[in-house]
Parts: sequence; structure tokens; C-alpha cells
Amino acid sequence: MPTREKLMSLKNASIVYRMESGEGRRVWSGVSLDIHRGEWIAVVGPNGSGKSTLASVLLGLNPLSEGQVQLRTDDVTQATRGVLQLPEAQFLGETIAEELDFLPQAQQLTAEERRSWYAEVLAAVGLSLSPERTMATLSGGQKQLVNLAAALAASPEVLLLDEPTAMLDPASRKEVREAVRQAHQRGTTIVWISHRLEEVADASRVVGFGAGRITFDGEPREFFYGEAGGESEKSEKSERSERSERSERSERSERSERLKELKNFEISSPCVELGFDPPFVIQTAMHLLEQGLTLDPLPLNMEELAEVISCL
Ligand SMILES: Nc1ncnc2c1ncn2[C@@H]1O[C@H](COP(=O)(O)OP(=O)(O)OP(=O)(O)O)[C@@H](O)[C@H]1O
Repeated sequence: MPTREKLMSLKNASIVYRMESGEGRRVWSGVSLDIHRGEWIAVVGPNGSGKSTLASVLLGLNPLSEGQVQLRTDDVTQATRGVLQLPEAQFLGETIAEELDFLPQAQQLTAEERRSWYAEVLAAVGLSLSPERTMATLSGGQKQLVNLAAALAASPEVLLLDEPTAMLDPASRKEVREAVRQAHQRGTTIVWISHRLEEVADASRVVGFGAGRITFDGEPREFFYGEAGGESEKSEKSERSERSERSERSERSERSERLKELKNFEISSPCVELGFDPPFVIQTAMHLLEQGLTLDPLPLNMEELAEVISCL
């Protein structure tokens, strides 16, 4: 569950890359972001909008040109672990076993205990490879999964994922989502950069990047459905405090009216404004709303869609 304890923060951060010509190239301006313990943040945005730059800043690999940053990048505790787009760039060991042996967790195990630990760590992401396999003999997707397995095994406070599923097949993508969900349930804070909007639905918060600045920071429902999604969420949140003043019945009918009025979705959705096509579930829900049906709550995934439809 998200808390208000701030783990990392950026204040008015800017990044200017120095080009070979000596010229400065500004890729970020005035980026402010607080990351709280227990959050699952999905970071989305078009190509070149500065998302990977965020990953490298949060991993302490990229200094700011302007602004302030507060990180959790202590090498000893491995408080923040990253899984970046290019797995090769991150390996230290020659074999899978050697890679996992770098983790502090491995130091506490005997050689025999390590055998079953390797299998457990790999199984968490759906892999059943021999730990003696050399990294060079793995496919790109397998390398990425080993990378993620090592990051999860380190039990970091913050897990930073930069498009980790980009080169994975659907079955492996599912394994990754499930493994990350379990890590989140164990208390790991997740920051997941992704182009796959169906992965966004797992998040508690969406941060949208557009041309080097944050253009959206809010809940997934508001990201997909625009104001009506935000209002729907807000009204749920304030339900308890307002219950004494307004009857639940009138509140529900008011919300239904708001959802029915949601005709200009294409214009007002932050998801569409960032240049993305909403996922199938959201498009289906919008189609039903346009037919005059009331969906409450606005669905974010197939299970929620099936449930609201069964209640119609
Ligand atoms: N080391 C660098 N030197 C100069 N420019 C860079 C450097 N790294 C990134 N950039 C530029 O900064 C901008 C943002 O890059 P970044 O990789 O952060 O974007 P992104 O949103 O992750 O893109 P993508 O979705 O394509 O991965 C791009 O225009 C890119 O060309």
C-alpha cells in the first residue's frame, strides 16, 4: 500500500546533455517528483520524452544539470535496483550463478544451499535454466529475465524497470508482471517505465512524460478516462467524509450522469493526449459509455470490465 513516506524526490530538475560539438541539449526542464514507499508508479510517454533519463537519474547514474535530487542508491544495501533496456550492459558475472553470487543474499548461503536458491530465484521469473549457463549463450529475453530475477532476489526498497518486457514473449511478460506484483505485495516500491499500456493498469499512479517534462501525474483511471475517471476516484475517496451530507443514492446517480456526459473522451484523456491508443478494455468501456450505459467503476482491466458488464 502506498504511504506518505518519501523515498526519493526530484525538485525542479533539469538535464542538459553536452553534445560532441560542445553544444548543450536540454532534455528535461523543471521536473519535480516525489516517490513514496509502497507506490507502484507507471511512467509513460512517447519516444525521446525523457523516461530512460529518469531511470538513470533515479539510479544515480546521471547527475542533474539543475535542481535537487534525493535518492536511495547505497551500493551496500542495494536499496534501489534497476532493470534497464539493454541487459548486457548490466551483467557482472560470466555465468548465471556468478551473477547471482554478487548479491549480498548469496553470501549468507552454503554452496549446497545456493543450488536450490538459484533455482528458486530463476523460477520467480519463470526460468528453469542451469545456473552454470554462460550469459553469452542466453537469448536477449532470457538475459532480461535473469536480470530481473537478480534484481528481485536482492529485495530492494525500490525496483526500477525501464521497459523490461520489450523483448519478451507474452508468456514471459505475464511471468514478469506476476513477479513484480508479488514484489510489490512484499513492500517493494515499483517504478515501471513502459510503452505497454495494459501494464499501466497495475499501477497506483501514472506519471506521463511529454517532451522532457511531466504532463500528467495522477491515478490510472484519470489517465485513461480523463476527468470523469478522476472524479470517479475522487468521489470514492471522499465517500466517507461526505456520506453524512449527501445520501449515497444521490451521489451514485450524480456519478452516473458524469460518466454519461463523457462524450469528448478522445479530446480529454491524458492517455490520448500523450499520443497513445487506449488499451482494448478502455476502448470497449468507452464504446459502452457512448451507448448510454453506466459503468461504475470505470474498468481498468478485463476482470473489472467483465464484472461491470455482468452488473448491467
Ligand atoms: N547521453 C545522451 N547524450 C545526448 N542526448 C541524449 C543522451 N541520452 C538521451 N539523450 C536524448 O535525450 C532525449 C530523451 O531520451 P530518453 O532516452 O530519456 O527518452 P525515452 O523517453 O526513454 O525514449 P524511448 O521511449 O525511445 O526509450 C532524447 O532526445 C535522446 O536523444
